[in-house]
Amino acid sequence: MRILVDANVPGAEACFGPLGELERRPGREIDAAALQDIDVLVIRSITRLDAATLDAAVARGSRLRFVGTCTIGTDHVDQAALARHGIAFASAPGCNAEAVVDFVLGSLLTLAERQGWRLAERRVGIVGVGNVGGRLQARLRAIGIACLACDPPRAEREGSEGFATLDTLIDECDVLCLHTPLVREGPHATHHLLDAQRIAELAPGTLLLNAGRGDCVDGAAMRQRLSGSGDITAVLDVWEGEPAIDPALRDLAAIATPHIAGHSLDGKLRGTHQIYTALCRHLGLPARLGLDDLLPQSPVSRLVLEGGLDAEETLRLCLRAVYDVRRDHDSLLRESRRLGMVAGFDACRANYPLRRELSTLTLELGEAASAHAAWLQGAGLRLA
Ligand SMILES: NC(=O)C1=CN([C@@H]2O[C@H](COP(=O)(O)OP(=O)(O)OC[C@H]3O[C@@H](n4cnc5c(N)ncnc54)[C@H](O)[C@@H]3O)[C@@H](O)[C@H]2O)C=CC1
Ligand SMILES: O=C(O)C(=O)[C@H](O)COP(=O)(O)O
Repeated sequence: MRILVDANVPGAEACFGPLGELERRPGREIDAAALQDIDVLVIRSITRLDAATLDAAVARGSRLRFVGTCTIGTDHVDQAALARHGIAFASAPGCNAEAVVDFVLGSLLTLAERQGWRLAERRVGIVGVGNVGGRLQARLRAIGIACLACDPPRAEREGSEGFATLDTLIDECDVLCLHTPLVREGPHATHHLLDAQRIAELAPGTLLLNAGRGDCVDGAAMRQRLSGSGDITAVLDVWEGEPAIDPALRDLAAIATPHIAGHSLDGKLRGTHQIYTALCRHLGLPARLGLDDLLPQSPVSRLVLEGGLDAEETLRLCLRAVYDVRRDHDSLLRESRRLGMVAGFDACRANYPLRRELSTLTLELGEAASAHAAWLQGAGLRLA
């Protein structure tokens, strides 16, 4: 059995090596020709598997029988076309959701420090309350931050209590966090969910964070709003036209990162492992390898905090001990200016440094810091 795996899938040798002959290829180079003698394909979000690619691969006699994407999002895969050709499909729901929440909290606390405000003073609107948005809501509520949630598909299924409309969030929230999938059609389409009109309606002082999909926000309208009065703040991890993103928008975003919100090693390996177990199930084989067999020891696993910092300062410090979002912003600016946008964007992702999740850190609190114990646990920290 021949297994083709995107070059940026960690843990592939350990997971897929025992199941067949492994071949690696950069995700953007996986096309119909590459699928010629392949039985199993393991990808991430940058490989577009549309109907034309799949039809062409099948016309060339491809033996492809299983496709797995080690990501949460599935908009890069035409699942109907896969089904039409009898090719099984698996994705990795929730795999990197905690990493995205770390990215969101790290970004908010970084901007709070830079702009001189406190998270506790802000009301956060979460658009898309699934694996990512739901975890974000839980962690924010546990530390007493007021949240409004917008998720019309869930409101339709579960009843409207606990949900608000997007327009209410725009009217009433200081921070808007987008965690929606890219859906191009239907009653809950998210393409340009934040269109020119909604972007114009954002109140001065609003902070907009998009870690869902780039096409959910009208990039040209966002650039116009940011370059006009400059009275709102944007944190953008995802972009229209990735990796050829708009350099003007990159420069206007307070935090600009190359689609890495979910790129913790834990999140990536969880994604690989979820696809490994799905493939084993598909093949009728036992999944012998556990996720813990893949995860290495964290370089920073324990911090001792004696006191003297307030709760938000403590959380910022702990987040930065495992992951500093400013590093990814700096690296996108530096590499995209040095290598050009497309090569620079992809270089940041291909050479992504080791990053662990907040939950891998255990915090020991001295007596002076113990008042923050419950708050810090709510924020996602493990206490000794
Ligand atoms: N930047 C990054 O590195 C990452 C980005 N993502 C993106 O984030 C998206 C969300 O991830 P999860 O929460 O795990 O997915 P999920 O499927 O668990 O949740 C998505 C939620 O969005 C809701 N939704 C759908 N249409 C909506 C609309 N029109 N308005 C408001 N809500 C709507 C759904 O009902 C669902 O509850 C993924 O589809 C993926 O595109 C995911 C992981 C990492
Ligand atoms: O899981 C998803 O969905 C994501 O957006 C991924 O975290 C993105 O990772 P890459 O596919 O860009 O490596």
